Amino acid sequence: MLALSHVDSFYDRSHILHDVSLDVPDGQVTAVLGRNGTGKTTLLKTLMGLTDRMDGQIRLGDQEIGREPTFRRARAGIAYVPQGREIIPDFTIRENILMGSFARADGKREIPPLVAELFPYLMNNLDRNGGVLSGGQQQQLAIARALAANPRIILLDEPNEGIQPSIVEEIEQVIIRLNREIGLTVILVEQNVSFARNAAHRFAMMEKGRIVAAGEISELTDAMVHRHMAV
Ligand SMILES: Nc1ncnc2c1ncn2[C@@H]1O[C@H](COP(=O)(O)OP(=O)(O)OP(=O)(O)O)[C@@H](O)[C@H]1O
Repeated sequence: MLALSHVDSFYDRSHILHDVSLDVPDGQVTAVLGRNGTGKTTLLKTLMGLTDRMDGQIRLGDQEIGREPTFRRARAGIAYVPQGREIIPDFTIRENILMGSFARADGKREIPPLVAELFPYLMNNLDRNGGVLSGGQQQQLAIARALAANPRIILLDEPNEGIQPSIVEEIEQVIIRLNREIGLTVILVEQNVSFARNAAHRFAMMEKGRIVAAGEISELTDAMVHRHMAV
């Protein structure tokens, strides 16, 4: 279990997350929903220790990680696929994937067999530069880089944003397989409610830096979606 308890988070003097408490059960997909600018990305960054400051507790199993530096959280098994992918365009596909392996606790520097299985195109083009890939392929690369860390938990920030519709379904299938077949715990920031309903076991709805509703995905009503997500 990953659990946030009374978490506040800040960029410099901007107070973004307010009293966020959330339980993320092992082996489940938790969708984080809400309008633009409500703090969904900040929630993921806070889990990785990438905001300027936080108060409150973050527990991973029996370990308190809320004061740990980012690399220790990565070694503890949390991998992050940021919004916009953030791959390195001048690095090859191989180099981009292997960057993730530096977070492995066991020191292995390899491309895991799972990456080869999920992303044959990447494996057949390991020496090409990341920058020549399409948006959807770059998203696959960012997921592959996260998997190279051999994580227990993967944080995905709007993985389908800016991706051509033909690839969206492929990415969605990968996310579902990572959970259902590999057993990864997933936190998914998502604007597409129907995909969230398909993929997730649980949801957390955010508004103005707070969680305003959370529970089983079956409890996510259309009225809630309308109230907290309609623009
Ligand atoms: N580095 C930063 N410094 C100061 N404020 C920031 C920073 N990054 C984000 N914010 C502010 O924090 C608030 C929450 O932003 P965040 O990106 O977490 O929201 P979001 O729900 O993920 O939105 P989106 O869907 O647009 O990514 C916004 O008001 C934003 O302007």
